[in-house]
Amino acid sequence: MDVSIIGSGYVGTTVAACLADLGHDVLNVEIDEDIVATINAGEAPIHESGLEERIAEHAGTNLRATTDYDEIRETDVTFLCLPTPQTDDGALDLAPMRAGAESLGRTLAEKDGDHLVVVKSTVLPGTTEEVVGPILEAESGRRIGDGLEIAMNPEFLRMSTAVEDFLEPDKVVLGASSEGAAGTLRELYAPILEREETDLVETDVREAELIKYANNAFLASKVSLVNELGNIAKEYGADAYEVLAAVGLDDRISDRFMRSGLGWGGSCFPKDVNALRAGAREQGYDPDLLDAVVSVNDEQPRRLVALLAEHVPLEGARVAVLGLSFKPGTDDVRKSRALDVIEHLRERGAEVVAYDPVAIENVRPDYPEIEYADSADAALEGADGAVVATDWPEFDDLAFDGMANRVLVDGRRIDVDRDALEVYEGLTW
Ligand SMILES: NC(=O)c1ccc[n+]([C@@H]2O[C@H](COP(=O)([O-])OP(=O)(O)OC[C@H]3O[C@@H](n4cnc5c(N)ncnc54)[C@H](O)[C@@H]3O)[C@@H](O)[C@H]2O)c1
Ligand SMILES: O=c1ccn([C@@H]2O[C@H](COP(=O)(O)OP(=O)(O)O[C@H]3O[C@H](CO)[C@@H](O)[C@H](O)[C@H]3O)[C@@H](O)[C@H]2O)c(=O)[nH]1
Repeated sequence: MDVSIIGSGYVGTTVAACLADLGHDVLNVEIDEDIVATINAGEAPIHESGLEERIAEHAGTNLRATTDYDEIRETDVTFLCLPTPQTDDGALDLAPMRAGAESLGRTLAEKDGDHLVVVKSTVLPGTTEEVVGPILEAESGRRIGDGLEIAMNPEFLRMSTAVEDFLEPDKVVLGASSEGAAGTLRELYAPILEREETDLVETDVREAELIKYANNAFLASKVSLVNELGNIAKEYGADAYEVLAAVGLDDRISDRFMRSGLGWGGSCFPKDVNALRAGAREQGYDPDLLDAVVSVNDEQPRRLVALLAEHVPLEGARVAVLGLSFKPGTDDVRKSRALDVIEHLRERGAEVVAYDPVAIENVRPDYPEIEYADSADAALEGADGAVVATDWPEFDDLAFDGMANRVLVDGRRIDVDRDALEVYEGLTW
């Protein structure tokens, strides 16, 4: 099938490379010329395991990038993989989606054949049919249902395992406006749907939109719940990891997303939970539970710093922050809990020396005044205390000999040699 993909960030690039791998002819349409040049040179614009080799294999044959929307007319299906950021007050910002839909609509005005437009971005219920659809109709002069079809197909990939998640998903959710649109998507995804492990969910468009938010809200809530239980466990002097490991044996609960500690960050959970809260309020419903999910998450970095302060007077202290990315395996620092830890440490007068194996350059521009070390050992050298903010595997081998005080507060339950420390405190154990 001839497929075009608008937006070539984490999702658009991964989807493009994977669809090319499934044998489709794929065109990436992207406004950033550097990204276009990178893909056409056979390289990956983002770091994801398995992506570089797929782009290298398909670029120049069945994968190509362009800044020119007109080339979309040569394709049958277009995926919108545009950003859906949050506004300053946490609501969903649809400006990039509107702009992309307008450009696409103008392009489709000059296409005669059938075309299917698929929203893959995370959008609130109603956006596909009440915002994107009308823009497409207005700009193209065409009618949905008359050769122009629209569908919503949310994406569940995680950063750092994006390729594997796309090609081997638990589920594919298709919300289509017509049986024809659903059929085209089933055909496009055929090799993935043939896997026994992939469940196919076919729904109306607004259910598909909400499934994505419900999925992320559920996972974020699960982590906040394990964090609250962990905080309670700590008060009782109990080990939350032992407790939650036992709880996770109940298959109604499952043992996944049970790691308590510093909380959730990243480019998705914070903005999606906030968009759902803002959307719910707009609909007249107060999402009290989701409000609490966010406030538990906001408190964890403060709790970590308070715990350190019980052992190290923070005013003027040199504190090593180990890990900056929002989770291991990525250099993404968007809404990373590590940044909140840095803020709280600095508010309390500490001098921060930070280390991360890959994410330092993404933090430095916003935090030019803190010190950066080029290894964990260097960060710990002379430190009065240290905190673990990201569970990078290399931190399991930390050595503490160089520290002025061997005090470590661990926000992620890494596997360190606790006997080598004077003080080891876990955030929830
Ligand atoms: N990152 C994830 O792990 C993930 C997973 C699932 C779903 N999502 C959702 O997918 C969507 C895209 O997320 P992302 O992380 O890929 O975003 P991103 O910011 O990494 O990429 C978006 C890309 O779109 C390009 N772009 C912006 N306006 C454009 C336009 N008018 N025409 C062409 N290109 C344009 C940008 O230059 C950028 O490269 C969001 O709704 C997000 O919530 C993200
Ligand atoms: O037991 C756990 C599991 C996760 N986290 C934290 O939760 C955050 C999110 O982790 P993860 O879900 O692995 O990262 P993302 O790449 O942001 O993926 C989420 O967000 C994507 C964008 O919407 C979705 O597609 C994915 O399904 C969804 O898992 C990170 O800060 C983790 O440190 C914990 O604290 N404890």
